[in-house]
Amino acid sequence: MTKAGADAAPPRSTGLRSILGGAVWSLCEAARSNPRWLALSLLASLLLALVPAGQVRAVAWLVGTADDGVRAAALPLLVLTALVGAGLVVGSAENLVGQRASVRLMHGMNDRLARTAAAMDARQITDPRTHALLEGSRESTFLLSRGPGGVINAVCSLVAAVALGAAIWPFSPLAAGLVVLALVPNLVNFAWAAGMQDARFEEGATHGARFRYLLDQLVGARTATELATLGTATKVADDAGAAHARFSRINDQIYAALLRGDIIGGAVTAVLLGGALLAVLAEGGGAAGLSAGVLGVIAGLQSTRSAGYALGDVISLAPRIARFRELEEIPTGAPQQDVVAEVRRLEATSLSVTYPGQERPALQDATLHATAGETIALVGINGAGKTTLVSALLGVIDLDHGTVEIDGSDASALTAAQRFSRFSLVTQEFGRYEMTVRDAVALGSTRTDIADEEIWAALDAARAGELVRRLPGGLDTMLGPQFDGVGLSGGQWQRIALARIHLRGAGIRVLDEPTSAIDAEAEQEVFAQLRETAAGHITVVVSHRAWTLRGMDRIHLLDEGRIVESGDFEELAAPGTRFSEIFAQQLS
Ligand SMILES: Nc1ncnc2c1ncn2[C@@H]1O[C@H](COP(=O)(O)OP(=O)(O)OP(=O)(O)O)[C@@H](O)[C@H]1O
Repeated sequence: MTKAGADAAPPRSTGLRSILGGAVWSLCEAARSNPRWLALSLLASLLLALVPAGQVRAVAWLVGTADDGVRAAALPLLVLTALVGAGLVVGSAENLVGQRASVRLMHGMNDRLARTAAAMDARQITDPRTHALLEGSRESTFLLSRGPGGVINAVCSLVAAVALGAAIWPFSPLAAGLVVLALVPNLVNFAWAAGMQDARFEEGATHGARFRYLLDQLVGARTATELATLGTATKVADDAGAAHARFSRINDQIYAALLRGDIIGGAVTAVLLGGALLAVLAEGGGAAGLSAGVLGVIAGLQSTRSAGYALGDVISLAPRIARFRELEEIPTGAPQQDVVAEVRRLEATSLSVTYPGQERPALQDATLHATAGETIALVGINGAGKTTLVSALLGVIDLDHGTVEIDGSDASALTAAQRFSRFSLVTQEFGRYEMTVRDAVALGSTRTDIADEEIWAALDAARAGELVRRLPGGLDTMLGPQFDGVGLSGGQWQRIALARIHLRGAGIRVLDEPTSAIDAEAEQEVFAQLRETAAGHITVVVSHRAWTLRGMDRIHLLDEGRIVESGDFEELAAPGTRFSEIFAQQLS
């Protein structure tokens, strides 16, 4: 049975239909992934399920022949030995087949998960609900891959219990009935346990996730170094300890409840099986009936417990299966379009955005325009609304009202892929892809036939060419520490990200703080290069540095979500403007 709070994300209890639906889905997935192994596993499990009943019959046969000498006992002895041996061999084979099938199924599910995520557009992937589904499914594939095994176990344990009942029936119909009846407390107990764990899961998972997050901060290279320098890592360790204590407390409560359930279920089962033993004694019909009956009742105990466990597994998997299926059913956007290199005009009119749960809009009536060859800047203090305006231009957040037009057409009429194909974007949280330099830069373009010359040109444009030429493997050099690659500074990573947008070459370039980690000299070079290549593009830059704004065609100053001043650098830097007030230090 799934351990309480052992993985993240909140599955919820579901009805019988969803449990049966989940079980059928599991089997269909296994059949799709590897039909031969599923058939083998099913066959082996069914054989195993029939072995205890066979043993009961063989024991009765053996004991029945005991008075007739060794010769008469030879055949039943042989059959019994064969059954025990077959049980061991088939049991071990079934285990291996099951494990192999489950690894393969997990691989298939992980692959589908990766492809589902890859097929989503930026708007879908930033949706919190979709994101939670992706995270939860990523953590569930291991458990989901064990689903078919759980369903087969549940069915075969039921078969084993019923077969045992049938094997005992000739000696004692009452004992047979009681063995089958013993399924009831076990099934009820484990079904209840699965539901109870489900109900408490969310609470426990939240504390577990908090613990893992804090632990990540303590061991992750960047945060661990910062905390060690600050000497405050123990504060985070204390918080992690407290989160884990809360997680453990909930787990303790769950286990205490499970124990109570097990004791009650076990006691009822013991009474029923005790009754079955008595019935065997009373109705058993001689030594053969007695020994076979006793063996059958004891084996029945094992089978009814296994059936309960396996059913609990099937029940607790149902919500995770539902979540995985929900994710796969989300319609993904049209395939990625080829990048559109020519955009003549971008026009935003009266854009307003209010984030969910907020009363004040983060952006109010923002209007701007730019034509090909122009570079415009968005500036303002932290939280002024610059990134929100960028997101509104890209179409990744909902607008309260307003329109974005690209080349005179309403951008909201484009599919997400069509819209993104007109943009190159470097965000504040650009990716540090631990790949070869070639692959990390090539991510900028959807094309697959990118020549090395194009990669070098992009690297040179981002002022990263020299850096890469000095690396031992050139474009083949692995980046980042995780896979024995070279370590890069923050600014060097940022230049690789800039190389991606140079390679992409889309009509509208959006750079949100593109040089925040780059030194002043290199920053001048990066901006010089942006100006050199500005002719064919519309460039929108978010910046905090006054002097980078000098060459801009227009600067829009945002304050509390509104564009409060617009103009070129000289106009805005004139005394008395809000711009000169904000940038007073940098302008002096
Ligand atoms: N996802 C979000 N949910 C709710 N509020 C948000 C969200 N993102 C931003 N905000 C709020 O919207 C406002 C504008 O944020 P935005 O990120 O656009 O500012 P910014 O000018 O880009 O700031 P910075 O210079 O710090 O990057 C802020 O008050 C911020 O708290």
